[in-house]
Amino acid sequence: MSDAGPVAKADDAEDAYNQHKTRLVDAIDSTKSILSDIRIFNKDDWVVRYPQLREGPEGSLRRSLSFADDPKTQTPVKLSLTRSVTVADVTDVKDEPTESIPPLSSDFHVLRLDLKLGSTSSAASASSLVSQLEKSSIAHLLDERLAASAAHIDKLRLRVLDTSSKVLVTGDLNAGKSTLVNSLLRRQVMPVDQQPLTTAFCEVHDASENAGVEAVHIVKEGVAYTPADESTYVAAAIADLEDIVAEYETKGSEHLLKVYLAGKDQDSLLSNGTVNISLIDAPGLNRDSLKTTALFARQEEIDVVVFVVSAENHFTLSAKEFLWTASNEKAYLFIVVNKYDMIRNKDKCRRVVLEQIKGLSPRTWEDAEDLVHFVDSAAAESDPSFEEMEVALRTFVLTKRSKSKLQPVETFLLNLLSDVELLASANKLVAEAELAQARSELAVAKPVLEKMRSGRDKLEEGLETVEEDGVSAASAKATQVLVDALDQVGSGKPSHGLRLPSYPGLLSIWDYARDVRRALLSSLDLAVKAAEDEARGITSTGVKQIRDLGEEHLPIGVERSRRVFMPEAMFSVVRRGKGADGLKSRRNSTAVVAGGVHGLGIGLASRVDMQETTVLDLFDVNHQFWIHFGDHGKSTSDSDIAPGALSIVGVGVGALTMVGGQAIGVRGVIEGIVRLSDFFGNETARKWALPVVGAVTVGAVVYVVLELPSSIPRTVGRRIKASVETTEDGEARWETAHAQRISRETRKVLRLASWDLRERFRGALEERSIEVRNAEAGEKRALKAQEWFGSVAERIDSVRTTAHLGEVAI
Ligand SMILES: Nc1nc2c(ncn2[C@@H]2O[C@H](COP(=O)(O)OP(=O)(O)OP(=O)(O)O)[C@@H](O)[C@H]2O)c(=O)[nH]1
Repeated sequence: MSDAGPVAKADDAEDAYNQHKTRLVDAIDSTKSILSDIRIFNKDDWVVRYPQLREGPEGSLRRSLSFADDPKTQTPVKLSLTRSVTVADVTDVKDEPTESIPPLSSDFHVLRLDLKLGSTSSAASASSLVSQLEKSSIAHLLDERLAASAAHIDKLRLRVLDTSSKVLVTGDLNAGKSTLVNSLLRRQVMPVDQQPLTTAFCEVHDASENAGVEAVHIVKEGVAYTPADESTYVAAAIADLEDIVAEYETKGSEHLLKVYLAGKDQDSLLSNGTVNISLIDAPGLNRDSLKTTALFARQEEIDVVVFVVSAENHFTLSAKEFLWTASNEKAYLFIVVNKYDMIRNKDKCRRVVLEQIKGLSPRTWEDAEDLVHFVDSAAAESDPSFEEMEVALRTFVLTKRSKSKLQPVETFLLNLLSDVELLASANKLVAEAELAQARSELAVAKPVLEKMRSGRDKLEEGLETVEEDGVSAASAKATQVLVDALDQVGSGKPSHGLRLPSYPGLLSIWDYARDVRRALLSSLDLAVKAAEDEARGITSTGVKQIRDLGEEHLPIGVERSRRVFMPEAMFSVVRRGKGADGLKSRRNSTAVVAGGVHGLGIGLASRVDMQETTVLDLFDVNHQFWIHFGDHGKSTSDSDIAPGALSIVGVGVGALTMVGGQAIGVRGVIEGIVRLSDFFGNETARKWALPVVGAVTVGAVVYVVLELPSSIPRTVGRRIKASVETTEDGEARWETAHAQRISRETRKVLRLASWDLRERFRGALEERSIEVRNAEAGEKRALKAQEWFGSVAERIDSVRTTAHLGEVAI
């Protein structure tokens, strides 16, 4: 083996170690940032679900995926080797080699949640408890686990960056351990040539760990040692080390001495920044020290045990026992066969020693070239084997550290990353499902909402039209019906199928006039009823039109109005009953009275003021008066009567005509009177005319009396018409007032129906808007989560590739 060989090997090992370390630190940092991002995402954007995997068909990577908060819903998934899950395709069956299937029991390594809360007497009760956990509480547990993992990662980072390494040097009594340590340190520190009873462990550190001060600290028993705390040790000078060690030789009990040396790393391969090796010079092995040293060697922080054996003595019984135990526990033995210079038959010695090692520690023997060295520690500077040994020791320490320190970190990271990948890919599946759900909801809800929005104005317009049309139709119809009826009554004929009473003769003329009045008034009341009925019909049509508008504009699934329009309830006076159920009693106590609202619930026929029969009902003085001084333009028929039609005899005819209510021209009457006065002004005429006038008067009276049965209805009718047309207190005309009332009532009903529809429409619109808004928010959230978890998978992948995790084995 050449000089350059082991040195180059050590350099390679150091490079590899450093690279491995750097990659791990980078991977640790990236992993930590992924963890902290997941925690933030879990808190702010998405309740991270905790997946659980169950076995799929045998020999397949297929698994069934469920979530801790919903264990019943199972989705078949495919598990990749890095344990990311994807939805399983029905077609891919048994597509993977069986041996590459990740162990199912470890669906999570690091992030596994102990969800068996409460009483866990049986597996069934435990799983039922799990299913009761809320999504958010599981997410909370997961967050705690992520936080714990992040904290653990911090510790690992420190461990990876930690350069300090401990090498325990032990061996037989007087084998030259102290000489070896001194040679490695390039300084005579450890006392050599002591009585072979040294019982102190001397741990050599760099003075920088003791604020740059060279010193010996005698660590007090049973206390946790810290160089900064003087109460945990007794300090002494390096020069006194020999005396101190000698003192413990006599006392015969084990002690730990910390030795701080300045400039330790200047020339030494042992301390160069990558690893700073602290050598521990242990007491020589004998029956007493064997146990203590074996115990010491087992400590976690001991990276390598260097076993020193004297070439002259080979292995003692204690040495064999130690080596046997140590090699069974950890394969980290480095054997230095010392005092090789004293041996004459070197080959034989080498053969014998190696043979012994083979029996004691086969693994060390297999790697003997690197792990077993024959040296002369007393003349280290001139012995090339010593340098080789030194380099080999350093390489071994690095390899050991890589295995003992870096590899576990790498394994942890790999496990953690695969856990996170499982978590991310499962949550991505959830996000995809939610996205699809939100989109299918939107596909239904959005068009409905848009249709409602665009139809809103049309609906409004439709409702207004129905209301206005209905009201004006009702008003026009009412006016028409009432005016017709009034005209008929005005001409003395009752309308709406009513008949005049039969004439009882002159003696009961008064009663006759009263009955006629009643009949005519009642017929007007019936006309009002008829107008109301017309309005009911018109309103019913309007209500139906509104319902049709509702059918057209309200989306499916929205409850239609449950109001039932009762036409008979229109124009009714509402009196509240006494019952507790207001609605019911109201309906029961509704009384329908024609013209109710207008006449305080009393029709014309029942109004006392209207019923009064006066002498004027018999002889219509008012009417005559009205004829003379009334509205000249009132009747177009006035002018139709030619004055010529009234002859001389027309005097009486004129009077009769007045009573008879036939169309009489105003001019004709005036002309008749003028002629009559002319006539009486003539002397000759006066002589013969008076008897004639007397006869005519008698005739006229007889005529009037005979005409009474037909003239009374006309008179009464005219009077009624006149009285309802003009009212004393300046109220609106009868037919106008009724038409107004009827249209008001129509409007009330139609308005209520449209209000109801509008409210329903508004409510439905709002509901759909919220639905769409929620679905859109869900879509956005799911889309973000889907992308985000996808990016996590990419990040994990890049951490793995960049750090060559799982690929490098030193
Ligand atoms: N010739 C020769 N002598 C050595 C060698 N190594 C050590 N010695 C001598 O062996 C004697 C014992 O050396 P130490 O270093 O004290 O041995 P030790 O193992 O520390 O002794 P204990 O701690 O008391 O068990 C000393 O006189 C050394 O000079 C070597 O490689 N060659």
